[in-house]
Amino acid sequence: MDLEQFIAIVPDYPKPGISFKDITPLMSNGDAYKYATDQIVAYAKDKQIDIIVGPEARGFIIGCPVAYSLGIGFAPVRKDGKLPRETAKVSYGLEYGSDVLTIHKDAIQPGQRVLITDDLLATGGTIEATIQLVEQLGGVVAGIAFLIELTYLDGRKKLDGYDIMTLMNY
Ligand SMILES: O=P(O)(O)OC[C@H]1O[C@H](OP(=O)(O)OP(=O)(O)O)[C@H](O)[C@@H]1O
Ligand SMILES: Nc1ncnc2[nH]cnc12
Repeated sequence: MDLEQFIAIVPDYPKPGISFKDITPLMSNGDAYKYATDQIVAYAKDKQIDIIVGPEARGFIIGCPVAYSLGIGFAPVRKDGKLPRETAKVSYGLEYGSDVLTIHKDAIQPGQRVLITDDLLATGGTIEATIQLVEQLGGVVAGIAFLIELTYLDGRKKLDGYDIMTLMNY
């Protein structure tokens, strides 16, 4: 399936110069959302994944149906102040800002194999921070899956040595 037809490209959002890739048309088409989910499930199948981890908010949209399909759990990474119990924290930079990401300290057991999911790889700051959180808790990052990679931002440089899959490249 050609998934790119379900990505709306919005120039100069949320700031001048940013070409925003809107995944909501893909999510609202049942066949496209299922196809994208199934591609990530197939990638994960032979990796003995114990748990999926995804950053707020679009990482949840990608990761939760994959976790359901694999019959495993999902642990949310959230912006600071959103998780109610003890958290690990990392600060990170974005294509259009900076923030702090957190995860509950008991979300991952040492040695668990983790698949990280998100909608889009831009500068790589979000996923670099998510990797740091998983590894702080003793998790093993066995794979990272994105719908979209913005190759012109070279985010992969920050993720050297990790196993990465992407469904669309811009
Ligand atoms: O590779 P990076 O430069 O880190 O950028 C990619 C991240 O930016 C977006 O999330 P955003 O922080 O805008 O949050 P949202 O999903 O809640 O909209 C996107 O969903 C990725 O998580
Ligand atoms: N260009 C972009 N489009 C959509 N989400 C993003 N997150 C960071 N950069 C983005």
